[in-house]
Amino acid sequence: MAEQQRVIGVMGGSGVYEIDGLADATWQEVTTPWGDPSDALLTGTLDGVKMVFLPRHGRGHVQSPSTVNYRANIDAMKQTGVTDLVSVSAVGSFREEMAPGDFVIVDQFIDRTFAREKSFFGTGCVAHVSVAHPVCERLSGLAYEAARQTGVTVHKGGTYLAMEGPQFSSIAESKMYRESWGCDVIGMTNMPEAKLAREAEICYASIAMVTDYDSWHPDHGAVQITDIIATLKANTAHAKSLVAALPGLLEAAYAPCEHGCDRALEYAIMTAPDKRDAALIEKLSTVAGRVLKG
Ligand SMILES: CSC[C@H]1O[C@H](OP(=O)(O)O)[C@H](O)[C@@H]1O
Ligand SMILES: Nc1ncnc2[nH]cnc12
Repeated sequence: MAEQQRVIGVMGGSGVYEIDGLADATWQEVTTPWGDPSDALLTGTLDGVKMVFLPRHGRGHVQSPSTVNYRANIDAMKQTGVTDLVSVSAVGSFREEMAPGDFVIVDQFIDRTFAREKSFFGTGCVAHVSVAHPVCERLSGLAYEAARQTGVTVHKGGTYLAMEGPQFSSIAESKMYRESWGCDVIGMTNMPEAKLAREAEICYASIAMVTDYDSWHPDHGAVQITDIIATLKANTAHAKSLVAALPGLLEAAYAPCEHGCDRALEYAIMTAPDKRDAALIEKLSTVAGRVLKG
């Protein structure tokens, strides 16, 4: 039997609509039972490792944080064989020391989103996975190393507040997230993406690129989209070289995740086999086929 290979997925956020240097790069349309992904997926190889890139908002930034089809995006990544998914996202910062231009390797989330599909499972096939540790520690460590190699200032660990948007926070919200809730950064997309990656048994890491101080900072005024875009433009080269460093840090041959991300569904499904809904089981064939088959 052919040895399973590692496939690195990259979910490009605001300002990251392509990656460079892929050999045999091809934009590939992928269909899913959950609807259309945000765009075609760019597949190719880098340093002998298969890479799959998807711009989260689509090329030209078509999808808002609330209309991104997170389930289709993760299913499409899984279909193309992605084992390790790295998200690159723009965020506001709640910490003086996490300054615009810095990168943060996120390790916790508070999910305040409410207008999105958050699970592949539901009536007819109920499952409960753990997201106590919502990112893969191993992949996050490699993402940290890749960021360090680019020379950017990078912070290891941080709590990401996922808000619905699309409007930015009020000053009162911004202060509450920072002072009472202990959050470090804020964005609109990493949830439910990280939860769905866990359900799909894909290792997930989040690289947050700080673009602003949200609205709390007395010396910086309220966040403006023009400032965000300017910081993103200045950061795109760092983001791209970070992505390019990943294949050199990951072993090409697949090994089971030491934190169990790739076995998250092992005991998660509650619905008795004879009570399962056939249509839902069919939809789940890509993300949960490993545990539903046989
Ligand atoms: C462009 S500012 C707000 C926008 O940027 C972030 O997107 P992403 O996480 O995909 O980089 C943020 O979550 C908002 O969607
Ligand atoms: N301040 C902010 N709030 C939410 N999402 C963001 N993305 C970049 N900056 C942000």
